[in-house]
Amino acid sequence: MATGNPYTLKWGIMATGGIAETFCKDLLCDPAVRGANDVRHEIVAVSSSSSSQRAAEFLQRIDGAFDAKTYGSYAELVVDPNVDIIYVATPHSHHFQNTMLALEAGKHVLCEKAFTVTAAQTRKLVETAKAKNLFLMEAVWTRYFPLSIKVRELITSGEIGTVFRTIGDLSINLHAKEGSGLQFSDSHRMVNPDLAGGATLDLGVYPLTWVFQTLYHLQPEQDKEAPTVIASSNKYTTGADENTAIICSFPGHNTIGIASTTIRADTDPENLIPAVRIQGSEGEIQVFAPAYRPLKYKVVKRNGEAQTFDYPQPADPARKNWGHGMFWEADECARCLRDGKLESATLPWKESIVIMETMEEALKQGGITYPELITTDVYDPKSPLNTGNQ
Ligand SMILES: NC(=O)C1=CN([C@@H]2O[C@H](COP(=O)(O)OP(=O)(O)OC[C@H]3O[C@@H](n4cnc5c(N)ncnc54)[C@H](OP(=O)(O)O)[C@@H]3O)[C@@H](O)[C@H]2O)C=CC1
Ligand SMILES: O=C1OC[C@@H](O)[C@H](O)[C@H]1O
Repeated sequence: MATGNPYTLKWGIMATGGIAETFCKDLLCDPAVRGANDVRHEIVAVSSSSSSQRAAEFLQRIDGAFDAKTYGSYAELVVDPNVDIIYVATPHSHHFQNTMLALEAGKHVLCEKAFTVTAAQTRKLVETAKAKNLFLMEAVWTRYFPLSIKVRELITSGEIGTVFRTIGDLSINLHAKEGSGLQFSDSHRMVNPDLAGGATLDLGVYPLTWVFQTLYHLQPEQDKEAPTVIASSNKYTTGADENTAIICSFPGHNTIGIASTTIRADTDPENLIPAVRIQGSEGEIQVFAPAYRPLKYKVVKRNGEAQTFDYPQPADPARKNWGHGMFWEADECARCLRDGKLESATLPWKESIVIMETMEEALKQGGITYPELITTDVYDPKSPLNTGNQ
């Protein structure tokens, strides 16, 4: 435990949608409730691409500080001198241009998943952060859960012997109550190609996170091996993928990862089936749904002995018992910045690039394409994705 004053990270929030609200409520929880005494967070500014009024309403909704700034454009947010780090919470389509906007203004960035639409875009973000000496992290919050950390430790310590395979699924039944469609309109970010919608970029990144954090992340640095990828998708009427399966093979390590996702059925309708299975010569670790917010795992040994472990979500009584689990990734950002690190060792830039390459390859094999405006890796501060016109 650290002594002295906690390091304070001052956040600027870009976009006022669903996940921005969840993340900000987590930022405002007392870190001591989750046992973090070395870092703390302040939300000093919020921006909406539509209006400053929307940003002000958001600030009220999250019960944020009355003196936080509210802006009606992303461009104003990124030049606020009081902001240390920008949280980018726009749709996938916007991540590249919005993150570049922030980096070019000299701000550190935590950007929501999926990091970008193409691997070239991720590479460009990383090059820019490196050149400008700025911190950059993809907001794959799952990796920072105590349960994820524990599972990685169990694998490393040989709890289930030699690991050969990881199978992960994140599927949510969004099938319409009537008809053959889905529960939302074609313009919704989940299925709208203009917003880089689709199961892979929205949900598939989580089973892939389990494949990567168990089969790739733990590979020794000198033997790091990107996977070969075989994938298949079914398309929704909009052209976005609704059902995708990805096989990642690491031949040099004799392991295979299988990641699947669909928005037509649930991973676990009965709350019985593990969402993730990490399988080794001496047993397996089962992680229960949802794959993005892991709170329970089971170790099943080869001889059939089994033990379940619960990791209940810390909740802050002073904030209406709020606690979602996104604060752990925020704490990681604070610690990296405090310690002068530009990237997180738990999700290094190189790994984000390989994951994006994997998703890009899967989408290619599935025949999924996205428009030029959102796939270009040429930064344009005046892109409609930065000005709120798209
Ligand atoms: N980590 C997690 O658990 C989750 C992560 N996500 C990720 O967060 C991101 C945002 O998702 P979510 O919050 O659910 O999405 P929402 O649609 O709820 O919010 C997106 C926000 O982005 C801004 N925006 C800017 N341009 C557009 C546009 N053309 N269309 C729609 N919104 C636009 C808007 O804010 P404004 O008007 O203020 O500019 C909008 O409110 C995605 O990358 C998603 O994958 C989503 C859910 C869970
Ligand atoms: O990141 C996410 O996790 C939860 C899902 O419901 C959501 O669609 C997705 O964006």
